[in-house]
Amino acid sequence: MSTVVIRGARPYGEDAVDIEVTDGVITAIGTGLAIKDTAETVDAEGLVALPGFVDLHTHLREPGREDTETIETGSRAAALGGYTAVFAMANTDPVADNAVVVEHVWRRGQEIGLVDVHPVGAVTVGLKGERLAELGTMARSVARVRLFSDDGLCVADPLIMRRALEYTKALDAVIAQHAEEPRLTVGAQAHEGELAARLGLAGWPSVAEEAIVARDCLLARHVGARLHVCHVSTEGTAEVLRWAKARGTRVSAEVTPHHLLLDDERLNTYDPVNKVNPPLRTAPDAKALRAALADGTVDCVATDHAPHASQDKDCEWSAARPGMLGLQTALSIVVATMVEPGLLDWRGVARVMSERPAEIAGLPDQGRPIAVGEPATITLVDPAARWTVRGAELASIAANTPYEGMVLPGAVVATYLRGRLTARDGKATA
Ligand SMILES: NC(=O)N[C@@H](CC(=O)O)C(=O)O
Ligand SMILES: [Zn+2]
Ligand SMILES: [Zn+2]
Repeated sequence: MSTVVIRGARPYGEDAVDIEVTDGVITAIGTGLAIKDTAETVDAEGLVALPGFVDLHTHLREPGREDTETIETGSRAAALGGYTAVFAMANTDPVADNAVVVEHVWRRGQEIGLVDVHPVGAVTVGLKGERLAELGTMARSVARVRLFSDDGLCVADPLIMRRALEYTKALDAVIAQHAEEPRLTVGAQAHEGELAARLGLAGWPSVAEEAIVARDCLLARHVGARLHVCHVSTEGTAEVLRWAKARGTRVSAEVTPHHLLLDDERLNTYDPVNKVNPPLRTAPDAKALRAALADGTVDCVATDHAPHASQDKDCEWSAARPGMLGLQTALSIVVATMVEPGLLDWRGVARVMSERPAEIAGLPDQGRPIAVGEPATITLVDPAARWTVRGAELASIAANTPYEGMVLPGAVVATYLRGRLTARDGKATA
């Protein structure tokens, strides 16, 4: 038996307690716990204890682009960001559209052991949007896939989407849709608006997202299936979600940290680090997304961590790939956009970073309360810390962070996965 006592932590930002952990499970919580001489103690005075974070949307580039991220480097970035489970998107090379690839990703994640890496299965073969992948085989594999997505691309054909919803309903799984009507975004480079027009960049209109979200909400309700909307980026999408939820549609949604904080003013720099899909929208969109996250219209935060090689980012805007790093900065951006302005308290942070994503993905041992008998899957946060983002110092191989040089509030001090320390003071433990 190994016992660790985390001393003086504040669960959900509330009163300080000692948390005793034995063999991966929380065995006692209280003030002035009697400490066995065999126990190791960890000083957590002033730190907020939250359930480990769950990211429904991560791009690890293995297999295929191990020059930008591997399951190992991405696991380190995740642990350092306070995450204890991540969902690795299927747009790898080869695509995760079969049991062999998803089992590889799952096994490799378990071997590294820093974070539970759950592979997302592709909806269609090769992400081509034409034929359904073998969803059932992936669901029954060792990886037990329950989240399917063609992310990077939209399942645009309504008949394919309907069939996919029917299958996932039977499998008790969920489709995560990258909502982008491709006919409305041909050649798109930036949010369709004043700035893109002035800069001569082809526009990606909000309606291309909103039209697919509305269609999919209607389809999901018709089928009685669940739908998850990836990276919600517009005020109009929040309105559609509010309407769909009010009429009982089984829909959930995520917002990225960058869509909460950044807006298309960033285009003025012409720096492709700001190129992302969906694009950075307007400041009023970002404000509406913060309100939608606060009131639960948008369920959770997901990073859409998207590492890219420098040659794919340090080039002209139109040639650059879309995507930005997110795992190690997510908590701080949520603190800056939601906690500091008073839109969420720490209970709310636990809800949007851990509890809701765990529920959406159906993970039974993540997003659990900090309580006796529960797994010791815990993230300790220093709410008073300030740190400067340096892409080169992040654990990812790629360095494409839009927050370079920014001083951000709040820092992850330690992460525990089932009682095992996976990150401490900026160092992952493997
Ligand atoms: N978000 C991005 O801009 N890029 C993602 C794909 C995606 O999430 O659509 C990627 O894989 O790089
Ligand atoms: Zn996407
Ligand atoms: Zn993505």
